[in-house]
Amino acid sequence: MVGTGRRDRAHQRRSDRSPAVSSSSPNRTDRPLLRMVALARPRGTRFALGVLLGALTTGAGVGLLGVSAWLLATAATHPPLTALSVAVVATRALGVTRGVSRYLERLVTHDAAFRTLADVRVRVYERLARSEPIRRFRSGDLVSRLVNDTDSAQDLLLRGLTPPLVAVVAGGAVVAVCTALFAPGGLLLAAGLLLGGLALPLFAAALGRGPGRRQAAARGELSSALVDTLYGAPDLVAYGAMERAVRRVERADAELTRMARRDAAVLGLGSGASALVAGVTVWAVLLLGVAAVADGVLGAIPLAVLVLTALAAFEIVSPLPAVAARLGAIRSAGTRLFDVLDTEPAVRGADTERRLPDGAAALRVRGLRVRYGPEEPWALDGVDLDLAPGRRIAVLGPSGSGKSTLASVLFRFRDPDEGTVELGGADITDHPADEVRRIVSGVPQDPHIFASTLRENLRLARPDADDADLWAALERARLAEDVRTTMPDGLDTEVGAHGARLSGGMRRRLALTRALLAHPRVLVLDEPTTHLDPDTRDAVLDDLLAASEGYSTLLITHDLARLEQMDEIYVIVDGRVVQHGSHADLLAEKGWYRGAHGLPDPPRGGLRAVR
Ligand SMILES: Nc1ncnc2c1ncn2[C@@H]1O[C@H](COP(=O)(O)OP(=O)(O)OP(=O)(O)O)[C@@H](O)[C@H]1O
Repeated sequence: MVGTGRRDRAHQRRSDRSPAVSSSSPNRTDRPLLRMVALARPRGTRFALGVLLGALTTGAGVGLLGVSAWLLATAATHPPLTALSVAVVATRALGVTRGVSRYLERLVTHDAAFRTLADVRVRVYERLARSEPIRRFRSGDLVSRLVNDTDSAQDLLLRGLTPPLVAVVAGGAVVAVCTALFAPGGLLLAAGLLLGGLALPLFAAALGRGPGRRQAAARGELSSALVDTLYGAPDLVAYGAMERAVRRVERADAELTRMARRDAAVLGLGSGASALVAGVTVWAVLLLGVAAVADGVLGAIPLAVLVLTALAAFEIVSPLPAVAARLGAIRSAGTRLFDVLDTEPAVRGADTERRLPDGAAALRVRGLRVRYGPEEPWALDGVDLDLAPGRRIAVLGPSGSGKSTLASVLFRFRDPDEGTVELGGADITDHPADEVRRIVSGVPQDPHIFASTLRENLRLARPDADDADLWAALERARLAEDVRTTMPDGLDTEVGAHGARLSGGMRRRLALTRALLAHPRVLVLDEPTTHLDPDTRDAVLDDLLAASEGYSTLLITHDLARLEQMDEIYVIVDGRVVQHGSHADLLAEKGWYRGAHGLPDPPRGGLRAVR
């Protein structure tokens, strides 16, 4: 037994390595938009360049209209051609500049946004891979978070970040030029731009906030309902519940459509109001300018330049109300995204490449305590367990006793909250999860069979395995004969979604073949015979045990079959080891094991005394 001091030190070491991000960091989740923008920080230079190029594009567009206005108005007075040559060249230059800079701006900002998006997707995926608590999300909803909500970051970075900054830079410059031409006109334009570029977007954002907030969740609901209905179709049909499930999908779809309609209405209102503000402002500038021309304060040519420049200036702010109307939806998508990213990983990051010691690996578990949340009861409460190289042990217990939790820890899907798990004397939490899984592998409770060929399903465990390796492993798992007799395409046989074309026993043997191909040193068989009929169960179990000959094997089971073949048995009840010994020892003593075999308590003095 390891002393408390050592356990505490191990726990302390792990706490030191705990990730900084936690689900309970309210100030971070409160500001999803800012946090989404912060995701783009590594590409900050590219985005800044994008803003400059965007400002250059809009500036060139506005300049083009202004210079064209000057050119047309001046040409009407029939000046010598040389007086127009600079303006003609400027028009061409501005036209070319606008096209080239628009192209470069799109290239730079899209490149930066897509790279950022790729980073975010990898981070979300890594968090999913490392987080067992992620199971609190439903699978369809998770897909929606990974795809749609991550895409919202792109929306924000491309449409919500660059255009407002461009509007500030280019809008400011245009107002300065117009004010220099005719101050009252310039100020009027500034007021119009503020109305169209600030007040209207704020109004659109307020209108879009409510529906937007619910949109991402509604998309997640639709996705979950669809996935549930598709995966559960056979059961839904069998229980006559398909119609209800389809109605749930229809309801989710109708809700999303209603929100999309409302979204479109807000967008339409925004762009209509934007066009109205632009029209009224340009008319007002024109009327003010005409009066000024009549008063002799302003020339006719500057008036033409002023009015067309004002008209062009609204192109800068016209996309902003639509972006603002989307902010609510983007914010809620961001909240959902950070919900995933902030989930405390069940496995701490492996900051080393350290390999576990080579050679036979003894498994040593001391004082292992695990729970699924600070308020949850302990799923494992001080488990001690030893598996010497080449031995076979069984962990036996009733449903809910913590057996699968133990398997999760051994596969490094979860880390211990307290206590240590050592492989060959090395604490597994000091090593990357992949490295641990190189040593510990096996048959999980519900092995996933991919909708692919038998060969591809097997090579998942060892991509470089050739057909001879695959057949050898199939022989060892006693699946080769079945493949030869029932699968005419042999290793090229398509096994169907979730291995639908295989029997339950074949699926377990396939999972075992996969595990054997990985050449683990510790083989964990987690309830390998659940859902099998008794005959198949016994046959599969015999084959599994025969195939595991020579491996350090840990059989996790609630079943009493074949336990006499195990070297030792640990009985776990409510997360604690209540009995430990060989089959014969445990049958001889009073306790859970005898009861499970339907035997009465042994006579006073114990069976051993009698034997
Ligand atoms: N993801 C989870 N979140 C919260 N509690 C969990 C989770 N998984 C398991 N538990 C709880 O932990 C305890 C141990 O569960 P575990 O699945 O390890 O038991 P088990 O012995 O493998 O049961 P079974 O044989 O039914 O699979 C149970 O009380 C269970 O409710």
